[in-house]
Amino acid sequence: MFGFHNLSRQMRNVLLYEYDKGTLARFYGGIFSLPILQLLKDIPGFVKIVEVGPRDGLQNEKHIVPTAVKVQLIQMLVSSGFPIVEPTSFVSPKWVPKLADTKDVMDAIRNIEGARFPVLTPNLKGFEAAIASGAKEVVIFASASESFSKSNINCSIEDSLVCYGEVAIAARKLLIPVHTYCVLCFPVEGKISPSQVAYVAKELYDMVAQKFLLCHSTTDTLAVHFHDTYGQALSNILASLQIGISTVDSSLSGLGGCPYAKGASGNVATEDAVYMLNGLGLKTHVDLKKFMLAGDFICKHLGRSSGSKTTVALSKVTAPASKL
Ligand SMILES: CC(C)(COP(=O)([O-])OP(=O)([O-])OC[C@H]1O[C@@H](n2cnc3c(N)ncnc32)[C@H](O)[C@@H]1OP(=O)([O-])[O-])[C@@H](O)C(=O)NCCC(=O)NCCSC(=O)C[C@@](C)(O)CC(=O)[O-]
Repeated sequence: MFGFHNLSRQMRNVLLYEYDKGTLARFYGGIFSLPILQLLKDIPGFVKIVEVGPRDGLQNEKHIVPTAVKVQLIQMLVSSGFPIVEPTSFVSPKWVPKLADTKDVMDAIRNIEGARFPVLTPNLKGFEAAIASGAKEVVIFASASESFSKSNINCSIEDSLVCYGEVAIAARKLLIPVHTYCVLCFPVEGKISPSQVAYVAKELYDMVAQKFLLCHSTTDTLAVHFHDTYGQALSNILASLQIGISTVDSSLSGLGGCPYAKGASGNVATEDAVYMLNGLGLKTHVDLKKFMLAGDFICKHLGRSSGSKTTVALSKVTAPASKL
């Protein structure tokens, strides 16, 4: 916990990832008895939600979703008010076949306005393909876990940092903003030391912030991305808000997981995150009622039920939209 807390102060533009070990929630468990005003006093008034469902969600669902459905989903998400949607990844189609239609998705969303569409690029090849497809910002994704790095991108942490360094340099030449994910832990490897996380996060920070000052304004926020494997994701989000983090990743209907982290469940359901944030009186600009139609739409296509408790609960009540 202290490692995470310190990181949030030092590394403002590194996205930290945790496979739901519940550390933050446990730490803050003792704080819930404090008066509610004290709990909320540092929480920012506006929370930016990054909807990762079309990428992180669909990469790990059972069925391959047709491109047209993905594009309609992305359009529905943008119309619901999300400022940032991760549409896809420029990774090997052999490794992630569910996203093999990357180029077609990018072509089809080119004219959708109102949101930013960062795409994942694991190497220079992916970066170049992303730029050729019209991507305006990219995401690199390193890991603090050696075994996750090998399973996910088939190389060691050190090699991945070299590879991402090349992407960062290429991006700087084109003034393309680079966001970074730093995966904190991996179920099969267990706890990763805070110093190891700090090392990888600092390397990434140096790569995209200090050597990349022109685009600094778009990467100056620490964000969190929680899976809900142990049911701790909302607690972790609340605890993150409490230390001033105001950007949260989530996936509609709790879709997805990571193809290379066996046992990791889907991301926290966006509907549940929005419901909690609304309840706290925080603004997100997301129209929950409209957005729930997107969840319904994609779940029908996937032939699965929603992983959002909010969706399940609200489907049983008939509260007016203004009360959601
Ligand atoms: C990184 C590689 C490509 C290395 O894969 P590799 O097999 O080591 O690469 P290689 O250089 O030996 O190339 C093998 C083949 O892939 C091709 N290739 C090489 N690079 C690319 C590329 N960019 N795009 C398309 N094709 C590519 C390359 O051209 C070649 O094609 P072939 O000659 O066999 O026909 C592979 O391991 C890979 O694609 N991994 C997928 C990683 C991934 O997408 N994981 C899921 C996302 S991470 C995640 O979900 C976690 C996160 C971020 O959400 C945080 C969280 O949830 O906690």
